[in-house]
Amino acid sequence: MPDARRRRTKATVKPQVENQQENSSSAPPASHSLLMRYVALIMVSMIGLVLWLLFIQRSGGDSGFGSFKLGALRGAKAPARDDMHKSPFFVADIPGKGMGLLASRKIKQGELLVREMPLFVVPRETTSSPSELVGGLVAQLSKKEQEAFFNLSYVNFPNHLDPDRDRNEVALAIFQTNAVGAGDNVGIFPRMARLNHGCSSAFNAVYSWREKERALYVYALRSINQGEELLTSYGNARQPRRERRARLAEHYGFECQCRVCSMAEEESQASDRRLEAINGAYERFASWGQGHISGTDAIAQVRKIWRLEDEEGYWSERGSLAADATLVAASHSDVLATQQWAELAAEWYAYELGGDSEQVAAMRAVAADGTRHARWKSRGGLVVGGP
Ligand SMILES: C[S@@+](CC[C@H](N)C(=O)[O-])C[C@H]1O[C@@H](n2cnc3c(N)ncnc32)[C@H](O)[C@@H]1O
Repeated sequence: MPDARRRRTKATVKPQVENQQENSSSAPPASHSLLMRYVALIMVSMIGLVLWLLFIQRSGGDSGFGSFKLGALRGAKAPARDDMHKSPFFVADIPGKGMGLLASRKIKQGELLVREMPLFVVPRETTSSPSELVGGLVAQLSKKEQEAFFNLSYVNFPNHLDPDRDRNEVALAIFQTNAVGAGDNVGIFPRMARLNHGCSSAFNAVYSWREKERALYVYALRSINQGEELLTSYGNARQPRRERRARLAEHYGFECQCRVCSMAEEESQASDRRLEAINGAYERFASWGQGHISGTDAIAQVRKIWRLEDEEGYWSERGSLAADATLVAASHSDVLATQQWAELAAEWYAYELGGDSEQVAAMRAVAADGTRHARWKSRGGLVVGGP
């Protein structure tokens, strides 16, 4: 069986500290001249400084280790100092989850975390044998790419098969555990595939596919502290606890213990009630499309969703929610509301999809001139109200 969850070497600073003590104890004898003592003192200070810099480098630039979660650091390879400026995260062994990504420094809300091309993509629906299809595509990859692919974790491998012999089945299991949507296809992105899952308010990173670039982007949905794990959502993050846990266990083979799933019963029930109320408000909002509710009621639903999400700490999909409110306001030719909702949509799209995304550009154009919305005046005039 291949080592799907390759362990990293342990990062330890102990030998550095011991060396430092050894060196600092080699003081010059008292009989030396003042000049010799002075020179020796400078040398000892320099050695101490070099050792201290090495210590800082090993500890990921944080001389105190204070802001790293020690549990998460166990077995993790902290990044070299220069990497801190390049990558906002590093791969680490996360107890109970296999590998995962930890923030190597403070990350700002809306910061780009990953831009990645797929190793390969597969159509969402296919008539050929899935294992042969995936196995065939993997066989076309370079050696290095195959190594990256077979290094990914997998679950739900059929017991009666032998992973050393049934390589196509291993490839399929890896694919099913790690693939994400890429437009009309589903693709493998080995870097983002290390993102573990968090529910509702627990996830802090979102991914999106840009068809024109054929690339996947991952952005920080909220600010993330150094040492915190980067988490994304696998599927519908607004399901109540019991349902989402059952889905995650079945498809991804783990019992979710994220911050939201680990809440005490009472707190968890309050979260479930909020999530159900959010889903209910979304449903009612959508019924505006069939003319079942008025524009003002539709906007009231958006405000309700926003407030409940604030209470829940759930911030995802706010760009598209505000964009939908923009559409309602524009349809009823409420120009002020159209522009205000469009501004809000641009702000939240920028966090989730990037400031240079098509969605942000479209919303900025509407924020500048509400009458440019494609649905302008498509329904009766009405003051629906802004955010
Ligand atoms: C896409 S992979 C994520 C990276 C994976 N941890 C690794 O080692 O490469 C999905 C798998 O990660 C693990 N995983 C993801 N989120 C988890 C969580 N919240 N708790 C426990 N395991 C989790 C599960 O084994 C799941 O099948």
